Amino acid sequence: MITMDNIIREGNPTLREVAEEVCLPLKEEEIVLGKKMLEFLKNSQDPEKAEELHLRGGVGLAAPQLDISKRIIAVHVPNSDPEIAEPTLSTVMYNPKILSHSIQEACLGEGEGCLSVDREVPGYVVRHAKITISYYDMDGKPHKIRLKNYESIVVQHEIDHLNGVMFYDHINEKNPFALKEGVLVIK
Ligand SMILES: CC(C)(C)[C@H](NC(=O)Nc1cc(F)cc(F)c1)C(=O)N(CC(=O)NO)CC1CCCC1
Ligand SMILES: [Zn+2]
Repeated sequence: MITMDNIIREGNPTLREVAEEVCLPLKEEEIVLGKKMLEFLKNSQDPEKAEELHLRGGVGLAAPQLDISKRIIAVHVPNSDPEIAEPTLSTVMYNPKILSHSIQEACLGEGEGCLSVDREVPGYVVRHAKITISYYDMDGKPHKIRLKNYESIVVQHEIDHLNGVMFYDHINEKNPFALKEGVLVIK
C-alpha cells in the first residue's frame, strides 16, 4: 500500500516533467496503481489509519508524485457536510484533460499546500472557477464532466502535476495575496 515514503518531494526532477499519456486498453499495472492511489487517499482521511500509517490527509494524488511519469490522478473529496458520508468526487482519472473553462477565476481562501511540499507557501493560487474535463476511468470508460468550487480546484491542482507545475508557480511573487477584481474566494 502507498505511504508517505512513496511520495517524492520537491527537488525531485520528476515533479517538473510533463507526464506521458497512458494507452488504452489500460495495462493491469496501471489499473492496480489507480486503485492504490485512491486507497491511499481514503486511508489518509481515516483518523485511525492516518495515525497508524503517519499519513497527511489527502484529497488528491498524481502519479508523478509516486515517481511515475504517467497521466493518472486520483481524487477523493469528502462532502463538506459532515452528515453526508458520500464523497462529492471519488475517482481515478486516466489522461484527464481540461476541455474548456470559465472566464471566472477562483482560489482557496486558505491558499494551497501539497503532499510533495514539506513547507508552507502562503498566497492565493488563482485557478479557473469552473472546468469541463474529459478522462477515462479504471474500466476504460470515457467521461466528460463539469466541475466547480473545491472539486474544480483539486482536479486542477492534480492536472498541474501531470504538466510539471507546482501550486506555488501560480502565486504572485510581489504580493502573494493580491487578488484581481472578481476572483471567487472559496472558503
Ligand atoms: C497537501 C494537503 C494539505 C494534504 C492537501 N489537503 C488539503 O488541502 N485538505 C484536505 C485534506 C483532507 F484529507 C480532506 C480534505 F477535505 C481536505 C492535499 O491533499 N492536496 C493534494 C495534493 O497535494 N495533491 O498533489 C493539496 C490540495 C491543495 C488544493 C487542492 C489539493
Ligand atoms: Zn500536490
